[in-house]
Amino acid sequence: MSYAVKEIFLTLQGEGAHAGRASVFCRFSGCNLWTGREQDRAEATCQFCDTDFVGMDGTLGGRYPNADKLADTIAAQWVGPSGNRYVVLTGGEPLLQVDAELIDALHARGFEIGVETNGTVAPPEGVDWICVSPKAGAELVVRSGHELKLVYPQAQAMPEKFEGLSFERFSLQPMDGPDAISNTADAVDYCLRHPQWRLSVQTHKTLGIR
Ligand SMILES: C[S@@+](CC[C@H](N)C(=O)[O-])C[C@H]1O[C@@H](n2cnc3c(N)ncnc32)[C@H](O)[C@@H]1O
Ligand SMILES: Nc1nc2[nH]cc(C(=O)O)c2c(=O)[nH]1
Ligand code: SF4
Ligand SMILES: [Mg+2]
Repeated sequence: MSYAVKEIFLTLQGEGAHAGRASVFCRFSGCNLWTGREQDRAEATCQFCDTDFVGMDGTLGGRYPNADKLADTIAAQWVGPSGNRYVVLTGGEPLLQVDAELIDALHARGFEIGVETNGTVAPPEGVDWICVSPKAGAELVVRSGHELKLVYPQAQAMPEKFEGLSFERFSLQPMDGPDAISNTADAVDYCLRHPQWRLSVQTHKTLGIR
């Protein structure tokens, strides 16, 4: 199958349990919870998205005809020694496109694979770190995994709803936007009172990296 990719770049994972880790990001085009067009945001299931995932016009964006071509381009971004290679598949919603062929092609090139997903689509087998970020108003299909990273606050998706699910790590990420400062203070307070949850700061935004 072919893959519609918005952009591919090397950076540090900014968020969640792997924050600080050198990672190749592959951002897939398109999402099932928002068109990505500003005029549709108010009507979308997911209204707070901070990402441009429309089209294929970013760095190394384009339509990749098969898994080997995409995995070769991802591997070519890695600049360190060949150990500890890590790729983050994100979007948009990556699980609309990620399949077993791509997982195998990335593993064959020595990558550990992380996925950032809204949890509405079942992942293929073999993903090494599944980070599920539930969205209020969207059915949560992926109810177990490695990390549950909840954007906070969401009126119909508060942490209590997810604390019993089977994840190794529970991360609470303040919602960026006009209320980012108060959302951060509220998330800190929540983590102090509910130590199952760890604060996830979007470090790449303060560092000024991608
Ligand atoms: C852009 S999404 C792409 C992956 C997938 N569609 C998802 O929602 O998990 C990557 C991460 O950014 C988070 N995110 C998006 N908008 C955000 C915002 N305004 N503030 C904080 N986190 C945000 C998402 O919840 C998700 O964890
Ligand atoms: N540095 C960096 N870390 C990230 N972690 C998750 C991201 C995403 O947009 O999925 C992201 C991103 O866009 N940049
Ligand atoms: S589900 Fe993820 S990519 Fe889609 S609109 Fe929401 S945050 Fe953005
Ligand atoms: Mg991002």
